[in-house]
Amino acid sequence: MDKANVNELLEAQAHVWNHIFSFINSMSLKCAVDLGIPDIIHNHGQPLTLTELLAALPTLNPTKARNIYRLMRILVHSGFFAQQKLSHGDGVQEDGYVLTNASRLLLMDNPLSVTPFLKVMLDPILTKPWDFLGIWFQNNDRTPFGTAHGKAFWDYAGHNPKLDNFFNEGMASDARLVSSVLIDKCKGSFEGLDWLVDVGGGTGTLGKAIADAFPHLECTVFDLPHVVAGLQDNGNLKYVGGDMFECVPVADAVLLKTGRERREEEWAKLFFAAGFSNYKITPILGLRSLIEVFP
Ligand SMILES: C[S@@+](CC[C@H](N)C(=O)[O-])C[C@H]1O[C@@H](n2cnc3c(N)ncnc32)[C@H](O)[C@@H]1O
Repeated sequence: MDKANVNELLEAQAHVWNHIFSFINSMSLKCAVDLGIPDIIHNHGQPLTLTELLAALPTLNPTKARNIYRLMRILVHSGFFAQQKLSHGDGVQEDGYVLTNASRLLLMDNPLSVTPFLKVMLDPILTKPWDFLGIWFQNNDRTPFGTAHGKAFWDYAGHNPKLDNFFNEGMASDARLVSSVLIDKCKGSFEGLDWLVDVGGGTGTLGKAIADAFPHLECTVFDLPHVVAGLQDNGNLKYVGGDMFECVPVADAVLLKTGRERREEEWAKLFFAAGFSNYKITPILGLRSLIEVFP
């Protein structure tokens, strides 16, 4: 084999290996969150050396201590931590870990923390279906989740209050971050509307933020009955329970946060069933859409 071919072969092998082991990135991140490392670095207030980090992990088995260095090396490489030189009085310099913008989003007391979202998305209940993807492509199940767990996710969550709360809190943490940007950057999209329904709006984090920011707007949060059970209407914010595949409440516009993965024909069917004959989809902020519906 000539030199060029050898290089190509090794590059191809490295590419395959990067993909085989890419789960290490997400699992290392989950591990750092489980061990509370972002908060430990934050609370230290200055670059934290490896020795200080080990001392701040009281439940760490001492025989595993040197693996913390390896964990941190992965997370520095993937941009969750950085290293800064720390000068001691005697002129000796040492490396210390500091947070990056990404790991600041994982802090417990950050109001925009994405940690609840990370924890639910990387929970084995939600990662197991990926193991079944190949089987799912060959069977009649609607989702890989159904193949892995024997029932649809919403059914599973509806019978498992712990998972339900865990999931709703994960989505709410994402909604807190999104609403902080949405209200500011997409004001124009809500002007001229009198009635908005957030379909699959969860426990109403985004709906409440919109209702507060636009007091003239009637905002309905529509979700499965067990999700909205016990949530109190307040002023221009109202909760309605139901199945969106049967009917959605009438409004001027439908907000879909995290709903654009559904095919447009499916939404059309849904809206026609609810009595609307036309609609216009406006993508807002990445995955999110505002759908104006017309009678
Ligand atoms: C991915 S979560 C999105 C939650 C929220 N919109 C957000 O993005 O933060 C999907 C939501 O749809 C709701 N949902 C699922 N099936 C539904 C159905 N048939 N009718 C109404 N809501 C449903 C779930 O309970 C869940 O709250």
